[in-house]
Amino acid sequence: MSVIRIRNLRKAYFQKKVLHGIDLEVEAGQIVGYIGGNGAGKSTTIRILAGLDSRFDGEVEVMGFDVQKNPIEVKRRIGYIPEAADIYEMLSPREFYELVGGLQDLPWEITLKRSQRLEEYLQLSYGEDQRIDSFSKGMKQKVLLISGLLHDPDLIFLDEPLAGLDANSVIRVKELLQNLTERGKTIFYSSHIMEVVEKISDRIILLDKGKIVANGTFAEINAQVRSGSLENLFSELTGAGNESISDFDFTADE
Ligand SMILES: Nc1ncnc2c1ncn2[C@@H]1O[C@H](COP(=O)(O)OP(=O)(O)OP(=O)(O)O)[C@@H](O)[C@H]1O
Repeated sequence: MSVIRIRNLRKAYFQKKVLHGIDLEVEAGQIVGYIGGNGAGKSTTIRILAGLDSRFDGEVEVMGFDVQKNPIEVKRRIGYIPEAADIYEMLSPREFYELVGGLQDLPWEITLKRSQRLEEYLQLSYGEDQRIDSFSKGMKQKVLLISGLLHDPDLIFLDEPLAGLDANSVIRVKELLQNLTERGKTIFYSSHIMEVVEKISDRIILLDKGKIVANGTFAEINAQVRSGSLENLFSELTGAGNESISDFDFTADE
């Protein structure tokens, strides 16, 4: 079953065209890495899929619902973990989970149990009444991740989920994502670094300047790179083959 279906998606911010006709279908139970350089349009696509921006042309269906006509039905069924969200930092994590769980109509006991399990798994520990504003970037990222999973959504969108996490936490989050797909969930996440995603993604979609330029398994994409068709983009996304910057001098013309 397709959980995401996109037909000719075009998006502009005022005069600036950002997405130039995206076609995409994602089957349930996959981990999909949505990869592209800075400004390629990844966050824009994810915000549209999450029902947060209805100003676009084309057709976008998520879990069988048209996101423009039924954004609420979409939001009920998905989890959305943005790269950096305006989190209520005056609250403690527990208060924040209670707020988010309440918005999803979850009984408090369920919210508490799930958040405790996830905190333990992600090794997030803090003082009893500690507020989120005293947390590090990585700790806040974990709170966001946990709050986005509380209602056990079937489709989970993550925007740069590993940014700001230490090496051990990266491993934990990757394991968590794999564990979720083993339970039948679908994961769609963005990154601008290829190597972050290659090991866990069933499928990789490469986005370049608002267009999908490759879509397949890592092996399939690798073959295209070797044939030369994706070489430049690949080196940009992996950092491979970049010229040395040791000679760089920003005061050279003075
Ligand atoms: N609210 C906005 N108003 C105007 N332009 C925007 C807005 N949001 C994004 N853009 C522009 O749309 C383009 C795509 O941005 P987007 O954030 O989707 O890229 P991205 O692939 O997620 O990049 P990054 O990896 O840097 O997060 C960029 O040129 C950006 O400047």
